[in-house]
Formats: sequence, C-alpha cells, structure tokens
Amino acid sequence: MALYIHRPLSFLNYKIGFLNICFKKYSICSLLRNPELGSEIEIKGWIANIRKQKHNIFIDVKDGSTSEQVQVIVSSDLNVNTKELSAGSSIITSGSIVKSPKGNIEILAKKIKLISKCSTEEGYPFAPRKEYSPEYIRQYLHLRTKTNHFASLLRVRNSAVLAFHSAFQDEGVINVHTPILTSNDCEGAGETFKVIPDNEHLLKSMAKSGVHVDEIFFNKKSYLTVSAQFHLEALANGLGSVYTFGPTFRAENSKSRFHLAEFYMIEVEIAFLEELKPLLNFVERLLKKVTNNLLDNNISDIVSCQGINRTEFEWLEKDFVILSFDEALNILNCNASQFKKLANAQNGFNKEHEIFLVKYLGNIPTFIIDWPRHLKPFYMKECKNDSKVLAFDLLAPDVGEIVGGGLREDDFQKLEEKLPKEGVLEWYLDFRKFGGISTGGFGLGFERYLQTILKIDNIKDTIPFPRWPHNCSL
Ligand SMILES: NC(=O)C[C@H](N)C(=O)O
Repeated sequence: MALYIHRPLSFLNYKIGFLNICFKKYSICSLLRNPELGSEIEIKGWIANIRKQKHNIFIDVKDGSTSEQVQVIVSSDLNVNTKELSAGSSIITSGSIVKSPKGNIEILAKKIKLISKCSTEEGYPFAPRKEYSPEYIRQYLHLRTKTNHFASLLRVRNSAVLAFHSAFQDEGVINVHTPILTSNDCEGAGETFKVIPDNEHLLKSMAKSGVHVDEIFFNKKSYLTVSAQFHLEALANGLGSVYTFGPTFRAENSKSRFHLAEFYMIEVEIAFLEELKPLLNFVERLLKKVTNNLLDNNISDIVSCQGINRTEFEWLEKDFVILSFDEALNILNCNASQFKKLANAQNGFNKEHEIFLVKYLGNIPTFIIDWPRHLKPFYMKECKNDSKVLAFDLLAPDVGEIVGGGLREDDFQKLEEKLPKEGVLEWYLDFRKFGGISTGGFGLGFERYLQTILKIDNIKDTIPFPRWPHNCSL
C-alpha cells in the first residue's frame, strides 16, 4: 500500500548539520570548516580559558557555534590590558588565520576588545575547565549555556528539530499549527492547566453576565493543550497526513526525572490507515532516520554533550521489538522479584516495568501493542474479537515510554457511545459523518527522545527552561 506521497520542499533539502550551526558569517564553526590561512578574521565570543605567559597570552575563545574553541595568540607587543581579560568575559578579536606546528587553526591577534568583563566577585558559578554535576548547573538555569555540556545539548536539540521536520517532509506529511488554547482534555486524564484571563477590569465587565469565572472568556472551560490529536484528526480529514510540533502542557504532580509540566510534542496523524503495522513502521523509520542524521552531522556535539559515541547506537541496526500487552505482562510476572510493585492487567506498567522490559529485550526499542481497553483513552479503535484496542506505546532504553498512539475509532456508533459527556465533543463526531476516513497517529515526547539518544539522566536537562511542580520562576 502506497501510504505516503513524496512532496519535496526545496527549502528543506539542505544539509542539516552544516546549515544549522554555521549561520554566522564569522563563526568559529565556519572558520574551522573552511580556514583561509593568512586572511583576516573577526571573532566575537567568550573567553573559555586564558594563560598569561612572559611573551604571549593564549586565549581559548568559544562563540556558541560549535563545541570547538579556537586559540588566539596575543603577543606582548600588542599592549593589551590583560587584567580585564578573564574566563567568561566577552570579547571581539581580530587577526590573521594561522596554523600551529601541531596543525591546529589559530588566530594571531591584531586587536582584542573587551565587550564586557565576567565578574568573579559577583559570584560567577563556573570556573574554567572545571566539570560540574547537572544538579549544580541546574541551579543556574539562566547561565546554563555558559557550560560546554549544555551548549552542546542545545545545538543537538536544534538539529533534531530540523531533522524531524525534514523527515516528515520526505514522507509527504504536512506541517500544521494546532491551538495551544483548547476546550478539550484529549487524554481524559484530568491533567490540564485551566486558563482564565488575569485582567480584573475585563473580568468585572464580563462578570455582569453571571457566567462562572472559568467560562467567562471563551464561554466554556478552556485549557492549555495536553494533545493536539483531535485537531490533527480534523485536519487529516481533508488534507491527508499531518503533523504538528509544539508546546504541550500536563499538570502531573510529578518531580520525577521523566516528567515536565511543559514539553514539546511531535504529533502525527496518518490518513487512510487501516492497520497498526504501517504506523509502527512509520515510527521506527522516523526515529532511525532522525537519529542517523544527527550522528552524521552532529557527532562532536553528541560526544561533548554526554561523552557517548556511535557504539551506543547499536539499536539503529536492529528491528524494533513488537510485543503484545499480554506477552509483556507475562515477562514481568516471570521476573516479579525484580520489582517494588508487581505489574497487573488492571493498572498497566510503571516506569520500573517499562525500563526493565527494554533491558530484558536487549536494549532495543520495544513496541507494546494490543492494550486492554480500560488502560487507553476512548478514541482508540477496538480490536475485532476481544476487549483490546489497537493502541501502542514505544518504550526506549533507560527512559521507557517515548511514543504513544494507535488507530482511531471510526465506528460512528461505538464512538458516540464512548464519547465523554464532560466537555462535549460533537465536532469530533462531525467529520466522521462527512466522508470520514480511518486514521491513526501518535505523540512523541521530544525531550524524552533527546533524553534517550543522549543518555541524559534527568529530562530537566534537555530543555532550556524546564517547568515542573513548584518551579516556574525563571
Ligand atoms: N500521549 C499522547 O498524547 C497520545 C496521543 N494523543 C495519540 O494517541 O496520538
């Protein structure tokens, strides 16, 4: 079955690794990739390290464009006020491009200008060349890009965004924007953040109508989105396969290393989909393509970020495992002594079970399919012969669930019966009346994907400004 039409978009057909990090005219990244020996260059950046010797000063400069630094040699004849120059200070330096006896590209300075001093007296938290724990660095969210580790992470994150977009365009899936303000709790888990205007004047004038404050602005309760799925389904019924990539909010009272209150989710709805297998194939293809792209184009940042290299990615060469819920439960029960809490068909699996299963199966990403109906939301399509639904979770090594999805119920009668009475969703039935098609889709947690491939212990270290319970001050 030909599921996807190839719709090439020329503007996305670039070489991702090159374009995304070499955007500055005079960046260290472009200098090191294409050094024109003897020519003049100006670099703006920060001092990573400085060594003052009798005749020369050696300054390692970084500028955010790459994990690499460039050494600037300042001879004593230049008469630079060295007192002002310290690690962390921002500078503009110009000079000529030279090659050291060891073959490194360096700059022989003609001019050094201090932009702004990094004041250690004011309590700058990072000393040069010192390693800090993620917990320590996380205390200074606003200064985290000063550390090589976190700057590398954000460059990989940037490339991963582009790689996902590029992979979807290759598959002919169309990018759409879905609303952040919604009136539905798609997952039905009661983890929504309610939205009301914080404008006393407006509230007072609207209150005259006697409407409850929760419904005063939109005439019904409104929330920050927990999933764009319903909107994607609507759009797929006319546009074909679609995806969105945006902020998603869940008021889960968890401070665990796997949860964020605000995260980015890639959500996809594939049109004219009758079976689960092509959807699983799509997810596997997508993850392998994006990860290979990152390994090809961002390996130095991947290594600098977490010290891992290609050997950690053996799973790229293997087929993902597919296991039914019952088979997975059986494995867990046979290994019951390993767990604090036993798995059961009533409550499903917890994080400990998920991580165990992937390890048990050789650290290969594992699809769990055919879930008991009561463990999944109302919109999942029922299997023909039993009490299961055609839903799946994808479990990743050391992280557990990173993708969740399934086929959507397209039997009008069944859907009408199952539709939650709270937050009426008549429009969700509507497009099934007018030439409705069968679709299936999924949500992929972008930060959990980064956590998996970069082996990051705590998800809070995959996003610039993480939000979790009691933490939204910066
Ligand atoms: N976890 C999710 O957001 C799942 C998603 N709504 C889906 O089944 O496509």
